[in-house]
Amino acid sequence: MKFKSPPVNSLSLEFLTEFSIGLEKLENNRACRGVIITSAVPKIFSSGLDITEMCGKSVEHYGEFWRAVQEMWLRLYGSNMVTVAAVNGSSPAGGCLIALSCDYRIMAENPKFSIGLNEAQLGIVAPFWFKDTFVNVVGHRIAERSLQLGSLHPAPEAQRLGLVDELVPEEKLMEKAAAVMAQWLALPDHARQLTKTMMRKAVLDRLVAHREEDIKNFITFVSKESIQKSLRMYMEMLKKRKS
Ligand SMILES: CCCCCCCCCCC/C=C/C(=O)SCCNC(=O)CCNC(=O)[C@H](O)C(C)(C)COP(=O)(O)OP(=O)(O)OC[C@H]1O[C@@H](n2cnc3c(N)ncnc32)[C@H](O)[C@@H]1OP(=O)(O)O
Repeated sequence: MKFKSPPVNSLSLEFLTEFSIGLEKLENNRACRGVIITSAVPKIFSSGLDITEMCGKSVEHYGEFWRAVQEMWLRLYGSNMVTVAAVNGSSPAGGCLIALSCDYRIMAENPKFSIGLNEAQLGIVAPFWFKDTFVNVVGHRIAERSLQLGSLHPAPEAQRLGLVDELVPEEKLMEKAAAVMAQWLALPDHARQLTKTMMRKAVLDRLVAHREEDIKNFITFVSKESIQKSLRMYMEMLKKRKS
């Protein structure tokens, strides 16, 4: 799957819905045993959740948007397929969540590309299931420090922390992703799938059990004037940085 929503592959309601439907179709296709996720937008894997979806909208819209974010994660993290992220650009916040939800992460070895859960820098808080996914990849201590500081890690640092599994030159990224996919697909599906479920079930079940409460929390949080102000200021900063 190649993300192609310029300029930055931000995860809008439309993008998330299309991504989830795409995953569902592949999941239901018995001929498809694995998926490599990458980007067709130069230098950007995904800029994370579309901030405009969280600014100045109705309570109903926030609810619909958050359900779509949850749905995407439940499908990807809970997928029976082998999932490989070929991270060919920067990948903050929700973009990082997508990579973390895959079975294996390969990143282009460009120190200008960074990845991490930087929510704290926006004055917002990564929800518990973003945190759980992060902890399951890098461990508690690294996740705690990185989350509190809202760190975006340049590719070499991300590899040192275990946030990505390996770095390769950008031109070799897809070749490497295909080789990793072949290695994982060489195992019998049922054994690999049951193992994956065993490792991920508790974290998936936690969101499923608290899904409606999580939506309510999101709506309450994002509707606060202080949070709206932080998000507006962040968007202004992005625009100013450009000019
Ligand atoms: C008590 C607990 C309760 C918990 C309840 C839940 C709380 C809420 C949790 C929400 C979790 C949020 C997750 C997220 O994903 S938030 C998004 C975080 N993303 C970022 O911080 C990335 C921001 N973008 C960038 O840093 C750069 O754009 C990037 C490095 C990705 C690319 O840089 P580049 O220079 O190539 O491009 P520009 O900066 O010029 O951007 C081009 C245009 O795109 C707009 N843009 C960028 N990112 C976003 C985005 N995420 N959403 C919307 N729009 C975005 C940018 O403004 C430019 O627009 P213009 O061309 O119009 O200026």
